[in-house]
Amino acid sequence: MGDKKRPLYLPYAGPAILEAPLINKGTAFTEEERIFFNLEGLLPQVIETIEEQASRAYAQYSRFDSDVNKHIFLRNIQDTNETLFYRLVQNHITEMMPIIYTPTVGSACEQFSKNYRRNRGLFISYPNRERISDILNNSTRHKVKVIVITDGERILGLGDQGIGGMGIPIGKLALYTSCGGISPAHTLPITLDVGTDNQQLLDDPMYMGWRHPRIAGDEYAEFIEDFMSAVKERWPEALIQFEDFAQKNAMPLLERYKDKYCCFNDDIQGTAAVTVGSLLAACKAAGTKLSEQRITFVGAGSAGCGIAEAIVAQMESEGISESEARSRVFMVDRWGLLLDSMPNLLPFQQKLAQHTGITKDWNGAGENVSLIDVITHAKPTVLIGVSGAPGLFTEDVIKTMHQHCERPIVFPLSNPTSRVEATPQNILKWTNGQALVATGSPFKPVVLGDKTFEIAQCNNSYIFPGIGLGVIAVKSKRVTDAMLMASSRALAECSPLAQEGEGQLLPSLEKIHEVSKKIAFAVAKAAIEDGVARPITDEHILRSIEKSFWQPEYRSYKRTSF
Ligand SMILES: NC(=O)c1ccc[n+]([C@@H]2O[C@H](COP(=O)([O-])OP(=O)(O)OC[C@H]3O[C@@H](n4cnc5c(N)ncnc54)[C@H](O)[C@@H]3O)[C@@H](O)[C@H]2O)c1
Ligand SMILES: O=C(O)C[C@H](O)C(=O)O
Ligand SMILES: [Mg+2]
Repeated sequence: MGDKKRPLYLPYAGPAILEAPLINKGTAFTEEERIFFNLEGLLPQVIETIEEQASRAYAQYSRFDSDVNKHIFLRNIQDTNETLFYRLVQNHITEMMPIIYTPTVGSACEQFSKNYRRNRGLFISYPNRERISDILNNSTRHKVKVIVITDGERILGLGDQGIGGMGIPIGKLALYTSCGGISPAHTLPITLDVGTDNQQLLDDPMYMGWRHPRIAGDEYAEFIEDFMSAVKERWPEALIQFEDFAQKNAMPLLERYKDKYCCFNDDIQGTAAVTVGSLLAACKAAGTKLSEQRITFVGAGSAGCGIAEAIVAQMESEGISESEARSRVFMVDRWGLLLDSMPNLLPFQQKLAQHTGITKDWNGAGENVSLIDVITHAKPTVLIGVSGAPGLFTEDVIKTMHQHCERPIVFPLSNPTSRVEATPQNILKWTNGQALVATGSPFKPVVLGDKTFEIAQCNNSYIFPGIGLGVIAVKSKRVTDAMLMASSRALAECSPLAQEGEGQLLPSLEKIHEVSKKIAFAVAKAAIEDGVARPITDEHILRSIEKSFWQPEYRSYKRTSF
């Protein structure tokens, strides 16, 4: 919403102002504004500050006893007064992030139709495919700079949620604003409704999406293509974030569009960036290098393979060869360790498959090499879970890993909480407090004996707000690999553990604005170096970041002449 000192000129008056969430100030409208905008009598007499409003809202919030009800309450404030919503979240970021985002957003997606209240963002359904441009023109936002889209097919580890997936773009964009300072006026959540294969939803009379099996193949590809070109025409500079697409579509869409549009896939690239950043910080604290680690993944999907490729790139940048880097990465999926002799591997999995020969000396390992075989023989120092399948890091797996590695790094990254591969409590118990643990969903600190372990949340939410801010600051035309790598390194530099040798692996959420600005600066510089943004000085980048950084403060309004 631009320079907050300047008044905003509104071309309309009356109750419509109270219905516009980007404009509404509720009881904070001044006496003068109430007179000019015909609001007298529509509000109680009192004139409040945003802080007074926020403390009332917080008291109301605190009276809800379930997280989903808290989520619904906050979403309602967001839909009626966005400035107040963001002030409230800013005042209580650590407490409220798990409510507006992971893990509660998972339940919000599952119950989306049941709890639906008001419109937000855009639903673009396959039956309306001829009118995509018209639909974009119906958006209540006109200067869109960041779009998050999903088709709802792989919502966290919860599978196909149909249009219920809309909770995810809404939640991600709430973080773009509260963590990355992108004005809510510049954000747009979009759900592409291509049907659902979730029978429960199809059978549910409350379900609000297109009651049809998912379209696929050429029809799906053409629909996405039409959508992408319509967006390009409407908002040529907007950053598009692909979110929670199923494995079969995520990588192909990224490959198709990454060199043509300003876009990225958060599950592949954002997750890779936050994980590499966290590993770099962990290695720095331990006085080692990432290229010295042996890494095992459970889940060779979008996130797993995305992280693995980013690790390979980082290892190469540390001076080892690509083949040496790849030999250090072991991908385990449903059918065991990925081996180059396996038929039916997807192209992005083939690149990460190990040579079948390596297992010939692995006594006891059968044709399908299990996770425990890999742990026993490959002796990883890092174990990453991105399977969406709970409980895969068993006591046996963790204890066997610990036999070969004094300080194992264990990241069960699957979301939401119900999908975690092992709880931090168990991992720390099974390793006598020696493991370094980070999770995808937030966990409370673990107390073991007289020691308390804070659990870092290794979630792409540390990365994408800063990427968006950096892209916007220099009007980058693309999101390149170098920009993503820069974001990882910038995050690692913010790690208290890496910097001070103690404390948390990742900075606390209270510092998220500072972190996002540092990431944005690194991303913007990399964009310029890669030739996808016009060259400007470092000072200019910093100024542009500060200028773009929106704060939840009310502006004064003046009336344009009618
Ligand atoms: N922390 C984060 O920031 C973050 C980011 C992205 C994804 N994730 C989480 O990671 C999970 C996976 O996401 P994705 O996009 O990679 O999904 P995906 O569907 O592309 O990949 C999941 C993979 O796990 C495999 N898998 C399932 N059950 C398994 C089992 N029992 N043993 C071994 N492999 C198994 C599947 O076959 C698939 O290849 C989800 O739970 C998601 O919430 C977390
Ligand atoms: O949404 C999250 O919390 C992270 C990630 O994008 C996921 O899909 O799990
Ligand atoms: Mg996601």
